[in-house]
Amino acid sequence: MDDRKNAIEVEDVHLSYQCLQAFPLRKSIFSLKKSKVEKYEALRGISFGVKKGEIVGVIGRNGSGKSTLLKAIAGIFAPDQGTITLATPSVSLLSIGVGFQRKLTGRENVMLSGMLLGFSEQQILEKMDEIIEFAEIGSFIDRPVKTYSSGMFSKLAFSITAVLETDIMLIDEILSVGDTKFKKKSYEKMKELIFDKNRTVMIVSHNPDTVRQLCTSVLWIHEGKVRMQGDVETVLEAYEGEA
Ligand SMILES: Nc1ncnc2c1ncn2[C@@H]1O[C@H](COP(=O)(O)OP(=O)(O)OP(=O)(O)O)[C@@H](O)[C@H]1O
Repeated sequence: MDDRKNAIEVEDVHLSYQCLQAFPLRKSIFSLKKSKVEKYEALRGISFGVKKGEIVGVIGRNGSGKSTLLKAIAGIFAPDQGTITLATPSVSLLSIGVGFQRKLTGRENVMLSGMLLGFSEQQILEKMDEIIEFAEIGSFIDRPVKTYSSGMFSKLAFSITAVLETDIMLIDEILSVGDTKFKKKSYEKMKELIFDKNRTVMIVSHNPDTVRQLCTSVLWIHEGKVRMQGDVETVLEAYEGEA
């Protein structure tokens, strides 16, 4: 990664979801018209930069656009307008429910997720045992993930991201997953990954204590726009003052 450039550069990003308009059932049955599609603009012109090595806390009310922003940076959603430039293609998003194929086994999903993160088959195979061991899901690794409990699901998702380390990590609110023992282990591993100076991190969190403990700066998203970006205390105080 080039140290002079921002690791993440977001410029005037707009992103809309297509939603089916609510239509009364009786009208839908008798109307020959197709359901109307409405657009909802979740990101409304977002611009900011993140330096390499920064740990940015992303805060904002429910529905303000935080998860959508992380998905756009991870390349899961393409912006309708604007640009997102990353200094490295090595980026991962840690978020519940993203990326698993329910019919495939845990092992197959590790391979698939690893490839989507840009790793080669060989690199993933080398790390496979470590991922399985960290996930603590035993023989379930060779069963379809649709048979997993939600705890097992998130333990495997966490382990893939934790073991296959990327230069940019985007974390959507899950700093600790699974049972108490795994929570502790995953939180420690997460801290180790986050505090690596060569890694750039964005963490969505509703917990001000988490933001204070882990982050070097804060980005406040409000109604799909940047409301404020700056040092942790200044932005948190302004945000808490408005709540
Ligand atoms: N798949 C979708 N289809 C339609 N609208 C969506 C979809 N996902 C999110 N939205 C809408 O986009 C807006 C932003 O959602 P997003 O999940 O990014 O917010 P958030 O800040 O992460 O919220 P929270 O803090 O509750 O997780 C919300 O109004 C939400 O209803």
